[in-house]
Order: sequence, then structure tokens, then C-alpha cells
Amino acid sequence: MVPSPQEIKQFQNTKTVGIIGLGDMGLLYAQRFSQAGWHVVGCDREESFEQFRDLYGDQFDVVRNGHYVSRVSDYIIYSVEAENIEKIVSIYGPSTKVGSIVGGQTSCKSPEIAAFEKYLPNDVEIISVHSLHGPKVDTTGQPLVIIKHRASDESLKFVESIMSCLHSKHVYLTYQEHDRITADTQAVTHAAFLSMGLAWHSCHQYPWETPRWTGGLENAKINISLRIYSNKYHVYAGLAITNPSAHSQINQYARSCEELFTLMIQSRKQELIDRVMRAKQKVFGHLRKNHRLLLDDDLLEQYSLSNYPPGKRQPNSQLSLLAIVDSWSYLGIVPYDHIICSTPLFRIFLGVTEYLFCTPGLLEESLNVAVDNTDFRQDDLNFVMAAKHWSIIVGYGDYNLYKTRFEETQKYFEHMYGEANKVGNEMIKTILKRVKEREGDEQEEEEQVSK
Ligand SMILES: NC(=O)C1=CN([C@@H]2O[C@H](COP(=O)(O)OP(=O)(O)OC[C@H]3O[C@@H](n4cnc5c(N)ncnc54)[C@H](OP(=O)(O)O)[C@@H]3O)[C@@H](O)[C@H]2O)C=CC1
Ligand SMILES: O=C(O)C(=O)Cc1ccc(O)cc1
Repeated sequence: MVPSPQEIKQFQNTKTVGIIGLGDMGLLYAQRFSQAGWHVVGCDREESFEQFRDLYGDQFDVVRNGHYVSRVSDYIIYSVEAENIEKIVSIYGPSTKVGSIVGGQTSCKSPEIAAFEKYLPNDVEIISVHSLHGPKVDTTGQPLVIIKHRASDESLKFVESIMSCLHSKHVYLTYQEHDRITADTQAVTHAAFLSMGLAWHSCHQYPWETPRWTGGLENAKINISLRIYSNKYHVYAGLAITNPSAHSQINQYARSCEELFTLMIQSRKQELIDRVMRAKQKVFGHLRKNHRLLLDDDLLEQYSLSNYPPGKRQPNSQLSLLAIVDSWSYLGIVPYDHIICSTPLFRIFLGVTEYLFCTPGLLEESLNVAVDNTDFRQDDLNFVMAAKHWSIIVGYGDYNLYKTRFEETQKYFEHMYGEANKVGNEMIKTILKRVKEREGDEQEEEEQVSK
């Protein structure tokens, strides 16, 4: 039940919200909460205190460190790098005010909850959150996971009151459910787009500079890949490395890439077709014949980074998309089951994949090209190696190697981020609008049927 405006006002009159970590997400929360009328106290690293106080001290209270946040706040959110959550909670956790509630924004909840259980005093309650979108996306209507781990119903109402100003869609899960779902959705989505970027880098290509990557599907791949590389490495490293379920998903993705590619280069066309069609049946078989597609090529055509006039599309094997459906099929994942708990990037990845698999003739065209045309073999080979590379780094849990590889490719694409983010933001806005319209249409249809 959404708390009433009176209930929210009552909480606002007596309670304080604390944020530890004023990076992209922490700052978003601190600004939105304080604009909505909450008393907010925040901090970043102690050595940055003066800088943050000068920048944001007129918007909310900036204090020296997490001890000062913890002592005065009734709900404290740790919005820090996943890799450091245990260390940071171990420092500030014991200072938490008696009877208050603590949560975190990290993308994988098992280590976060373990740190809370280990270091928070027993009288402190635990309700964690996770906004399933990046800091530049409009929070309205996006999923916001709320995990009531150790707390009363009244405390949940307080946290819901704070979050209500984001106008997000609250999704209630346990931390185990959260980690299983986000491994299926976020981790493997990032692995695919990270591999595209690394493969282009390895082949010394800027994909918008050649007519080989034209058309809507390619625009979406390029824009999302650059969007990920324009971000901080730790967001992607943290959510993949700290989530054990993510390792097997990313590993399966790399294996699917390699096995499908092997069928292509060995010209085992019928085996390739049989395998992909079996996967298609498992992942998309439940869709109605006249099912409306999430996305289409025409819609995505306009979001190009290239100066080339939209010419004739040059078909390729679409290995990255064949492999995700193959992985979903192997792992028994039906991606539509996760839509209520999905990020914008996952919805776009699903939309693009659905377009390839459910548009008459398109999948067949890709399978033909995959075996009969060698023009993209080097790109596909580099893609297979890139997927393997990310899978190995994540499997070993090597943050340093992750950072090095990520930042090398990040640097390669650096000059394009301004343009890519501008075009990407418009693309994402249009896609999300389309997804919302389709959800509305489907709800209407269901209501008609049940009448
Ligand atoms: N960005 C995204 O799209 C999303 C991220 N998340 C998750 O939210 C969390 C925060 O991410 P994001 O805001 O993007 O990352 P940022 O790196 O922008 O923010 C983290 C902030 O915490 C600061 N910090 C580090 N140690 C301390 C400390 N001891 N005390 C106070 N502050 C400290 C960091 O400082 P410094 O930089 O100096 O280390 C940094 O400013 C991560 O766990 C991420 O996985 C969740 C949803 C979306
Ligand atoms: O949409 C995506 O997948 C993003 O890349 C943004 C993102 C990153 C980390 C999260 O925990 C949630 C969202």
C-alpha cells in the first residue's frame, strides 16, 4: 500500500535520511529526497568533505564521514562501490543510531546483506533497495527493488514513503531472488555489450565509421555498448564478480558464442539451424502469432552515430544475439518472466533479440550469412574471444584486470561519448515509451478478455 501524503508528511517532520557515498546514484537520491521535503544528511570520502560541502551544502547537509551520517539518520543508504561494501559497513555500521534502518544501493545483495548482518548492531533493522536503472534515466516507472530483510511493517512504510518521490515501480523480493534475477538479466546483458566493444577495439574499428554496421539493430548495439564503456568500470565489475550466479550465466554466454561459431566455420549449417531453432522455440515459443514486437528496425534506424546515408543494410551472422538466445535456452531462462524486474538495457537487448528472432525471414537470413559468407568471420572470431575474455576475468574475480581491460577500451571510444550519450538517451527514451505503450495495450487486451 502506498503511504498517504499525510503519512509521508508525518515521517518528514520527524525523520532524517542518510546517504553514505555521494557518487552518481547517492547524489541522485540525496537531491531527489531533499527536493521532496526530506531532511537529508550525506557524505562521501572524508578527504572529499570540503569539496562536497561546497558543491551541495546548500541542497542537503554534507558531513565529514559515515559516522556522522550514521549517528543522526533514521534510514541510512550505503551507495558505494560493491567491492568495498564490507569494509565500509565494518567502519560505519557500529555507529548506526539505535533503532534505525539500514539499506544499500549496491547491485548484488548477498555481500551487502552479509556485511549488514555481520557489522550492524542487533537493534538496527535492514531494508535494502536497488534502482534498476542508471543515474541519467528518468526514475518514473522504472523498477525499484525493495528488500525487507529484518524490519517491521511500520519501518517498511517509512522506507516506501521516502522512495515514493522517485515515482518508480516498487518490486518486493528477497535478496536471494534479487541476485538470481539480476544475474539472468543485467550480468549477461553487460557481458554481451562489453564483448561487442572489446571486439571492435581488437579489430581496430569504429563501427560508425564503416558502412558494414548500418541499420537499426546495429545502431542499438553501438549506442548501448558505448553507453556502458562511458561509465565507471566498478559498476559492471561489481555486479558480475560479486554475484556467483552471474559467473555461470556469463560462462554459458561465452560457451554459446564459441559453440555456435564453431558450427559456422565448420559449415555444419543444418546443426546450427536445428540448435538455433530449438532455442527459439524454448525462448519465444510461448508468444502469440500476432504478438507485437517490442522494437523494430525502422524505429532504431534514426539513432545512428554514422555520417553515412542509410544505405543497404549489410547482413551479418548476429552472433551476439544468437548466443544470448542459446544461453537463455540452455539455462532455462524465459526473459519475459523478468520484465517487472529489468533494467532499460536488458529490455533493449531483449527487444533487439526478439526483433531478430520474430521478424519473418530475418533469422534465416542471419543463419545463411553465418555459414555461407565469410565477410564477418574476423569480427565474429574477435567477438568469441572477447566473450571468453570477460568470462575468464569474472570467473577469477580479478577487479584489477577487469579495470585494465575496461579502461583500455573505454579510452579507445572516448572521443565519441558525448555524441553517443546524446543519441543513446534519445534512443532509450523512445524505446521505453514504446515498451510502456505495449504494456498498456496488453493490459487493455487482458481486461477485454476477462470481461
Ligand atoms: N551507476 C549505476 O548505473 C548504478 C549503480 N548502482 C550501484 O550503486 C552503487 C554506487 O554506484 P555509483 O553511484 O554509480 O558509483 P560512484 O562511484 O559514482 O559512487 C560511489 C561513491 O562512494 C564514494 N565512497 C567510496 N568510499 C567511501 C566511503 N568510505 N565513505 C563515503 N563514500 C565513499 C566514492 O568515492 P570514490 O569515487 O573516491 O571512490 C564515490 O563517490 C554501486 O554499488 C553500484 O553498483 C546501482 C544502480 C545503478
Ligand atoms: O541498465 C543497465 O543495465 C545499466 O547499465 C545501468 C545499471 C547499472 C547497475 C545497476 O545495478 C543497475 C542499472
